[in-house]
Amino acid sequence: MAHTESTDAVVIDGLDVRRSNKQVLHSVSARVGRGSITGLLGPSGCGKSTLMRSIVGTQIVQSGSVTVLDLPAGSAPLRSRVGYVTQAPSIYSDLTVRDNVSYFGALYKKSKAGIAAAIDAVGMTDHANHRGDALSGGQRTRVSLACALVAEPEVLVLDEPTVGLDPVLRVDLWERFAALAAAGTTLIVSSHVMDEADHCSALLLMREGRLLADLSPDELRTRTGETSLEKAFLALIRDEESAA
Ligand SMILES: Nc1ncnc2c1ncn2[C@@H]1O[C@H](COP(=O)(O)OP(=O)(O)OP(=O)(O)O)[C@@H](O)[C@H]1O
Repeated sequence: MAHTESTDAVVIDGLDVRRSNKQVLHSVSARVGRGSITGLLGPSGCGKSTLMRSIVGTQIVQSGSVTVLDLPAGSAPLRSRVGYVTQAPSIYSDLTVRDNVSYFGALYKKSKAGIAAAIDAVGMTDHANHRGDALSGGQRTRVSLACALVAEPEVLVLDEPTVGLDPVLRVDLWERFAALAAAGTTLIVSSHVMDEADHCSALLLMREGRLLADLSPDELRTRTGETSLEKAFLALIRDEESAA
């Protein structure tokens, strides 16, 4: 029988996670479509990073399953196919932008052109010869992203990539995410700022370790009758509380 790829890049089924004896994720189930930009949204501490860690395979899970590109999350063949950028930009301060990206490019046998393309994709070509310690916080974030992009991952998991960026840079980064998705990359992007939700084709809304809803921004507006996504999210929480 011919093997057919599923249309979902990520399938999460009944995921329970405990951290230091605290139940952090409660039976989370969700699907992320290939080539989508899925926003993982919810208040600070609701479990977004823990869910992302479960998707990239760095989180010990208590029960349930996470499948990425039809393989168990964290399995060896996924290493070059899944990129992960954590909240804290992790680049070498004593290396230039180009050397930082080249270091990761070498792991995946990427050419000079591939390295230049990753630097260009985050708008850092003019700074390619600058050392890490001469960059602003936002620039370091973008170089971290270039280090993940250089592997040309099929799934890119980004933990609050726009935190601390000015509005112009935020818009610029979202445009770059849209271009990546248009080229077929699946992006999972966390944020606790609801006004970023409109850049996403799908939303996973979380609260206190539970998935409240899995819908598009327009579906969220229709379901709650609110035009502002911030208000819509609050209305959803109120509905949940009154139903409980
Ligand atoms: N290393 C850890 N040990 C124990 N508990 C942790 C650890 N890291 C996080 N937690 C707890 O797990 C819960 C979820 O944290 P997580 O970092 O996943 O949330 P988040 O939604 O990503 O938050 P933020 O938006 O602030 O980054 C929180 O209650 C937090 O206190």
